Amino acid sequence: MVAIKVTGLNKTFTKGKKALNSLDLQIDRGEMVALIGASGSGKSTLIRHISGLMKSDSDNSKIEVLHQTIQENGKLGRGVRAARSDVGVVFQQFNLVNRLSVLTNVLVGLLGQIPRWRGTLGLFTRAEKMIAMKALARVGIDNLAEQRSSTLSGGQQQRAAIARAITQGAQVILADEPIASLDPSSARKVMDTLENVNKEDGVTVLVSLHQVDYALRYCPRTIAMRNGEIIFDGDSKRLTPKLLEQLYGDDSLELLGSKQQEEPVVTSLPEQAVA
Ligand SMILES: Nc1ncnc2c1ncn2[C@@H]1O[C@H](COP(=O)(O)OP(=O)(O)OP(=O)(O)O)[C@@H](O)[C@H]1O
Repeated sequence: MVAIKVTGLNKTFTKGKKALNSLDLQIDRGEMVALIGASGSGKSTLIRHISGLMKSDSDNSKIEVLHQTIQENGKLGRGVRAARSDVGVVFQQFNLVNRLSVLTNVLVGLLGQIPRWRGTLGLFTRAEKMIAMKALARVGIDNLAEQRSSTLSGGQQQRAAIARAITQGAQVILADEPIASLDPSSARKVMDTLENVNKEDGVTVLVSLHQVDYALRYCPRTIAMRNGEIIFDGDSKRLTPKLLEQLYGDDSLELLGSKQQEEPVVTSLPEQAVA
């Protein structure tokens, strides 16, 4: 079954320059797919369109998620609200309401499923709180449930956002550079969590990444973008440094960046540098 289908997607912010150019893609249910590309290649713009947060140019295009139309020819589909309830979105930052507890932030995932007045008043039942606590345990931060969200580290905030998507019952998770500002250890925990939700629950995951080594490690399939176009779509293992250089030229160094960061920069001072 198809989870995400994008046909003929165009987006123009500045006249004469397309941020997305005739983009077609299809992702099946249960896949975990990386979206890579140098800065400005169009990853975030694509994810915003799939989640219905941004409208395309008004030409012949269509985006469907789980067979529900998110948008068509630049207009949001009628079922976009219903469709959004199946989609959890994790951003690079600002996923949580800082002044609320972690638990309340995760309970926000249930807002589409409970009467609006209860949501507005923040009145959640014991059973609902249990669901949220289970999700927090799943991502390994149930001990932080009562803390204000502002006190969480970057990686913990990302995991809370994933817990919110689990609580929501999302069938598709769109994660827009969820590890871009994290250290390697926190980044791995976030990616482990996404992998777990994908493998255990069959949730379809599309995750945009700057670093190709995370794509290789976690995602069987990678879609690579450049200048708003898809220039590679296939087995992540095929993305060798050589192929990346062919695809991106000097920009390939940006995509190999985290590998370089994880390697020790200086192991010992050269002898002549010691006074
Ligand atoms: N709101 C906007 N207004 C004008 N131009 C925009 C807007 N959002 C994105 N763009 C442009 O669209 C292009 C694609 O940007 P996008 O943020 O999608 O790239 P990206 O691959 O996600 O980059 P990064 O990795 O730096 O986040 C860029 O040229 C960017 O400047």
